[in-house]
Amino acid sequence: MITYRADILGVNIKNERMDLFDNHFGKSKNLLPKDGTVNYYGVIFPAQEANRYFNALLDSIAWRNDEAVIFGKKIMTKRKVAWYGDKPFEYTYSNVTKNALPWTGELLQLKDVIEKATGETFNSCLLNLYHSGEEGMAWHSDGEKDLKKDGAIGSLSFGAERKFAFKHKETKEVISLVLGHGSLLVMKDKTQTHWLHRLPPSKLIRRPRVNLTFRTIELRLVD
Ligand SMILES: O=C(O)CCC(=O)C(=O)O
Ligand SMILES: [Fe+2]
Repeated sequence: MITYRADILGVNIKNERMDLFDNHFGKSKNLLPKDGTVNYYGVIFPAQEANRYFNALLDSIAWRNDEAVIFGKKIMTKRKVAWYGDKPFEYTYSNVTKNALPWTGELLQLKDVIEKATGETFNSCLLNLYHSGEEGMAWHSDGEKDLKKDGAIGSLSFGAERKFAFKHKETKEVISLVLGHGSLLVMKDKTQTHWLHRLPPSKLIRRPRVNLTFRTIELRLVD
């Protein structure tokens, strides 16, 4: 069991209750200059609620080290992952096929919040647990063939604040931002076709972070 707690995260407790369903959740204008759409909604949960979700996710998600096959060699990542969905979808990435687990209560609540915030729908969620800033994710795009083409991906972050960056595949232009505790970022339209994204490692960050990317998988059921 993982025993990190939000109260050791040093996150500031804000008292104001954000009015989540007014004001479009404070959706930003498009952060990308062209070839895709990325909206940062900022922190959408009051800190105490974000802390509660962070702790609940650490405890209740079936975290596992990720397997990947790189140059035919099986490796295990330090980062932990989990995969949930409406149905036991099969999902392949890094050459390894996984099956989605049934939604937990917290995941369904979070899915509902971001569906209302964005006006999109999602049927699955990939979760990542980075134990510290030493763990990150290299440049990639989420263009797996099982994903709905140009579908929205809703990314919720809890725990340590981390930098996140986009790089245009041709011009190499880089756009970066910081993803806050309890924040929502949405990538959609042609973003995955034209831009890479990454979570850079940082030796300065000692605290864990949980990221949830809500996605739409085109149906492929396991028998
Ligand atoms: O941790 C993040 O913010 C991003 C994770 C990501 O890009 C992915 O799971 O595809
Ligand atoms: Fe990604």
